[in-house]
Amino acid sequence: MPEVLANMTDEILRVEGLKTRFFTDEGQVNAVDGVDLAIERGDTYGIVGESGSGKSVTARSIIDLIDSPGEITDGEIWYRNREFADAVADDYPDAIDDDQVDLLRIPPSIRRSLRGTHFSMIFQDPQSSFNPSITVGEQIAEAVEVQQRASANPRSTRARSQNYTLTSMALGTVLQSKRYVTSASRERAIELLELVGIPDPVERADEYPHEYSGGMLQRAMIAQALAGEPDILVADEPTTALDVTIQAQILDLLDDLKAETGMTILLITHNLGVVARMCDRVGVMYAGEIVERGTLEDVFDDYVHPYTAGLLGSVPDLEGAGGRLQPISGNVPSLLDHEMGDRCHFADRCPKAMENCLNHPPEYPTSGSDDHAVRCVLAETEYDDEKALPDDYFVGTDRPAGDKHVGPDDRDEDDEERRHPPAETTGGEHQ
Ligand SMILES: Nc1ncnc2c1ncn2[C@@H]1O[C@H](COP(=O)(O)OP(=O)(O)OP(=O)(O)O)[C@@H](O)[C@H]1O
Ligand code: NI
Repeated sequence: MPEVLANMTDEILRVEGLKTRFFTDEGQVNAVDGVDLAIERGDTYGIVGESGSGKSVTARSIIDLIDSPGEITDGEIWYRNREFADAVADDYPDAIDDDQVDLLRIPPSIRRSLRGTHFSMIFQDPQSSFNPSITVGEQIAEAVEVQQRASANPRSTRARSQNYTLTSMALGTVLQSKRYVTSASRERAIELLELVGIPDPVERADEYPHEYSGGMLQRAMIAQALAGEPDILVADEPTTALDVTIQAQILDLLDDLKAETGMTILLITHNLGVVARMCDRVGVMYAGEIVERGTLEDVFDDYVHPYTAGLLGSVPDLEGAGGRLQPISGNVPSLLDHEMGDRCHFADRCPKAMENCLNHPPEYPTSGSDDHAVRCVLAETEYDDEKALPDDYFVGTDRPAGDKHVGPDDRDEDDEERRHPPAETTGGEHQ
């Protein structure tokens, strides 16, 4: 019996075979190409990788924030929540496995109802989460109200979802003319501001976003994300734009909040120092795939994939104190379907590429921990010099790296460069 207990896991989220594509004028972009990951309740799970590897699209797929021309084309996203599973079981029995719900087998309207209440997301740029013409306190109070209205009728997930969807749709327009609806929600907003370490929260609640510093607004965004008491907080590069000291404070805050609320965090970053500091488990992403995953120890100490080795080599200092980088040479590959080929996507940059890397590798278990898996033939074959691909094997087949974030989502390029350093500086730019 104890053995059984020891093997019991409490996976709050399990993603299997997730594929997300963007159908652009240039072709089909395989931004997420068969991602598997499992997140334990109360853990922080890190997804790390160079710019353009598919981290954000993975996170956005999980919380259903993929817009046209993007589409989730395959996979399962199992979310464990007994109450939610019971609520949808009658209408969508195929989507249920005991206390888990496959979010891709319930209608989008119900999926969306989970946002804010079960899943929340924070971003690199807090400005994007706030309306500049409404006070911070008022906006957080509104998030509190949305949550309260959503849970007012806990018996009906359908009512709950419609409530929330309508409310969130109305946010932009209705809110303008509305003051705090109840003093209770205002009080809760102030409590939340205090919880995230905003000094003088009563006064600051009445200030507008532009009156906040970057770090303070980041805290306010976290307060807003916590208003719905989410099970899972998805944090996409939450500290990348901040200076080192503030970055450390925000990471500490997230850790404290996690301990206090028991929430689970999915943390997206290109910075292995942040992963080392925050995460229990980690998935290393490359070209739309998780190429190595496991516990922090698996990935940092017992890594198998040369890409992981390369990333670790490009970490100047795990505490983020700066220093010289050893970049992985070469460019991140195009994710255009017709350019990807059926080989290991890292082979052209890999110092250990062999003939068998010309076949696309499956995910192999390793000889180490049960959690440790690697998409690399080195998990089961020793490197053999005799079979090495010649150095110039891929010369002339290099693909352009500058094709990320194409399409309607196009952002200002300089800005993009600043926020998302190119591959050569991965891991250290923002230290
Ligand atoms: N709206 C879009 N339209 C078309 N392609 C997109 C879109 N958004 C993302 N992509 C594609 O998906 C790929 C993965 O993008 P994603 O934003 O997930 O990368 P990332 O790992 O988060 O990188 P970064 O560190 O720069 O944020 C990109 O290289 C791009 O080709
Ligand atoms: Ni991203």
